[in-house]
Amino acid sequence: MFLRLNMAKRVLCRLGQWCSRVFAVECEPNSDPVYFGLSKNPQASLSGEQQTFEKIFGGAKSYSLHICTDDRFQRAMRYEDLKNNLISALPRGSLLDVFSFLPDVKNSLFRGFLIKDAEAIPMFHELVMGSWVNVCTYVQEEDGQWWQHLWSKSEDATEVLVDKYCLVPARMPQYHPSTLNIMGNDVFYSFGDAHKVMEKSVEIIPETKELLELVDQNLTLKRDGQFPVIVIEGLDATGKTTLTRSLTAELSAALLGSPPQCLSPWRQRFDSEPALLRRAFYAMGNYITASQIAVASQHSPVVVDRYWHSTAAYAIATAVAGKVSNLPGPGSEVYRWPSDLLRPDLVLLLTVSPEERLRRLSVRGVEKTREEAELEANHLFRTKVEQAYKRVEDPACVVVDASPPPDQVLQQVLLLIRDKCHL
Ligand SMILES: Nc1ncnc2c1ncn2[C@@H]1O[C@H](COP(=O)(O)OP(=O)(O)OP(=O)(O)O)[C@@H](O)[C@H]1O
Ligand SMILES: Nc1ccn([C@@H]2O[C@H](COP(=O)(O)O)[C@@H](O)[C@H]2O)c(=O)n1
Repeated sequence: MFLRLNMAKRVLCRLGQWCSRVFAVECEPNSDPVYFGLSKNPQASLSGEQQTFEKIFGGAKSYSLHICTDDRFQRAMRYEDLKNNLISALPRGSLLDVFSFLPDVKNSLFRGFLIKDAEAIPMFHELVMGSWVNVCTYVQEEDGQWWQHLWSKSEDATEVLVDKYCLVPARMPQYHPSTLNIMGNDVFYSFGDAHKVMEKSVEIIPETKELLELVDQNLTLKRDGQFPVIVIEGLDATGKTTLTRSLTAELSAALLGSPPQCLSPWRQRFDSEPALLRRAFYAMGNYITASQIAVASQHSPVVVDRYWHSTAAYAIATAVAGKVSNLPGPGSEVYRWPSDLLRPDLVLLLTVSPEERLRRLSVRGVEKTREEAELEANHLFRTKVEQAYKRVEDPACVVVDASPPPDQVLQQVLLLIRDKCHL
């Protein structure tokens, strides 16, 4: 028995600070999560607090699974795997997002799931035996208090209860927990960091090797060109393609885009990978486009269809759970421009009403990426993307009302360009 617990305790030490962690259960996308902390001893609590726990953990058994590894690559891969397994095995509505974190401590977030009202969960034994997920069950004792039971692996490879903690209410932190890991997991602020993730991804996508060779052979990060560089941004179907084409003709400019054409063979593959890889792919795309801009802007003005604003805005909006107000506020470091990425002279954000965007989407009717399909269905997500666009800094974007007919939008944009870029 001593040996069994000893091993389990070692597991606990490796997790460190478990007891100082705060947990956030996302019950509804449009309301604040329920926060709770852990205590070794029962604490006097208000009946309302116990009722909240009852609402979340009551019914049949509840389980929580938390991916606990500091390795961002492992964390991303394991999380996606677990999510896909749980979604395919459990009834709809029984799975909630749970965040475990150290309040306001960057990179302390472990994402996980709460499985409500289930007698048993798929893979319980395998999950407990693994070293990368913390499996907890929730139990109400006779005095009415709710406890978290933490399970681990014993010497003889059976599940053992290693510790139990009383649930106590916790204060809402200043920053929503889903914002804590954005930098370096969802958004990359240097070529080197995105490159590191791409190098790791060769292990699971061998074709990435060719992509890296292409990048390593062709990249110039210095901008020598004197001609202006104008980026056109916006949600899908806001009119970027239409405008960039007419603008290019009007200014006798070069037309580029991010991700660049040369990444097309890999795009679909990366779109179906976990966020860490997908975002590193688009970040890499910006550096290749930057290299193309550096060359093209020596000869003519350059118009760019999507660039860094898109990469950052979609990544931040996807990473941040729940309400629009959960986004990091204006001025947050998550919106800063990577210091080694070529800066354009002007970034224009095309906006149209949701109704007009849907009308344009239906007229066009082409194949959608998963993220675009989500955008269409999800007003909350769309609002978060647009807000994140507007918060990216240095250069910030200039908002353009793109609802008038194409030639009027073009004239409006030409005026802006003449004013800001002296063309
Ligand atoms: N100013 C406009 N008024 C009315 N319709 C427009 C306007 N601009 C573009 N459209 C139409 O809206 C649809 C979407 O336009 P477009 O392809 O230019 O958008 P986009 O922003 O490039 O989309 P995506 O990012 O998904 O490629 C097209 O059918 C286009 O003809
Ligand atoms: N610079 C970019 C460009 C695009 N993305 C991602 O691609 C999707 C939209 O691109 P479309 O070509 O279909 O308009 C969207 O999901 C973005 O996440 C990006 O990240 N960075």
